[in-house]
Amino acid sequence: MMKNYKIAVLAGDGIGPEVMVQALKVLDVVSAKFNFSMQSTEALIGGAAIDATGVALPEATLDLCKSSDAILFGSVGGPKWTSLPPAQQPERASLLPLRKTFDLFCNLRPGQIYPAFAELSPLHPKISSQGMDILCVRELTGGIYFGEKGRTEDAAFDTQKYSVSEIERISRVAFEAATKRRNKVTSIDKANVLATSVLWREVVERVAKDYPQVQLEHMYIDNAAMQLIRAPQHFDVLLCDNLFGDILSDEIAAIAGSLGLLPSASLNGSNFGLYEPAGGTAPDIAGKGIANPIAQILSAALMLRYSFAEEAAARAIEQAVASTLEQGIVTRDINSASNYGTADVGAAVIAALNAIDTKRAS
Ligand SMILES: NC(=O)C1=CN([C@@H]2O[C@H](COP(=O)(O)OP(=O)(O)OC[C@H]3O[C@@H](n4cnc5c(N)ncnc54)[C@H](O)[C@@H]3O)[C@@H](O)[C@H]2O)C=CC1
Ligand SMILES: CC(C)CC(=O)C(=O)O
Ligand SMILES: [Mg+2]
Repeated sequence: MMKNYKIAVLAGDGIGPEVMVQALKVLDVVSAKFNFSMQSTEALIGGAAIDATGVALPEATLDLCKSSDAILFGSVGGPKWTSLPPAQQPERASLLPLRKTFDLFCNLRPGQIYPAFAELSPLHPKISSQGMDILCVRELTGGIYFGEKGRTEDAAFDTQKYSVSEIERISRVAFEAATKRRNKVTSIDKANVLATSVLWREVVERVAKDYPQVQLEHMYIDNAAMQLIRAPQHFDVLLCDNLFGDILSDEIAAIAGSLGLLPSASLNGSNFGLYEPAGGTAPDIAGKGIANPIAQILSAALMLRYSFAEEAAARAIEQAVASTLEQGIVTRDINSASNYGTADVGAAVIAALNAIDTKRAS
């Protein structure tokens, strides 16, 4: 019997709906090609949900997510909602609760330099010879984003707290991933000043003992931000807390060429997951039809890989994306002289997908 996967589609705000359209078209094509079906249901989230219902994460949306096999997420937030009280703003009131509700503690952000356009990396020509292939493993449900916050008239605070079990489980993901890659983990912290980082280091060291084949190094966040630009090829798996992973993953995306290229998978150890571009709603380009849909399309590929074990279909999408980039069909974030828009890139990915020989791809 043909497999059928139920996905909750939460496009959100800004460029979210624009890039989501392209990802859904790609999923349509790939599912027909690889003989599975997708039942995708759209629901309101973020600012769009606030406008329509008054809340950023309506019950109906949460119910849909709970009855789905995976969530394909766009992005949320934007200038229209920044005057709301902070706790009601789209990012804090929809995305963070979703991550917490489903215990999506593990965020994977794979950053690669596509050989065909290494010259578009700001690090070219150095990067073209050395390349970059980094898996950022970011803790996603703890740390300063979820700690107690407070505000008085003339002061404010956020707290960062990490438990041993929170650090341990994300560390295991990083070490396991390293064993399937180049056997190296760089753990990012600020253990010279932060108590949480001291604990982070201790726990990571302990977990490392179970993976003797993996080389572990610790690096302070400030140095890591610098080393990433200086020598991205130095890194294999980057193990980060929530805040540091958020920051460094944007940097990895920029080194690869654009934030519009970087997908992510948010996982909880089961087959369920939430898949979203690493970037946000890009209000500066929203509504213009020029957003890069690749991060959303590659997030859909990660969904096929991690939630549905449709590895051949995931790889076919990745191959189609690489071929599109090789043909120079890119949006303006990658090549400022480009006349290609969101829909052109989506169509090129689909054309490349259609050209793939399914028998050889699977
Ligand atoms: N997961 C989510 O829903 C996220 C939401 N946000 C929200 O998005 C809004 C804007 O935040 P910013 O700090 O401006 O970050 P952003 O990631 O939306 O944009 C940063 C820069 O990258 C560019 N960019 C991002 N994605 C792109 C794409 N697919 N194609 C072409 N260019 C792209 C933008 O045009 C902008 O110049 C805020 O409300 C923020 O809170 C930010 C990050 C993640
Ligand atoms: C709401 C933010 C934490 C989203 C973000 O910037 C991210 O996950 O990269
Ligand atoms: Mg971010």
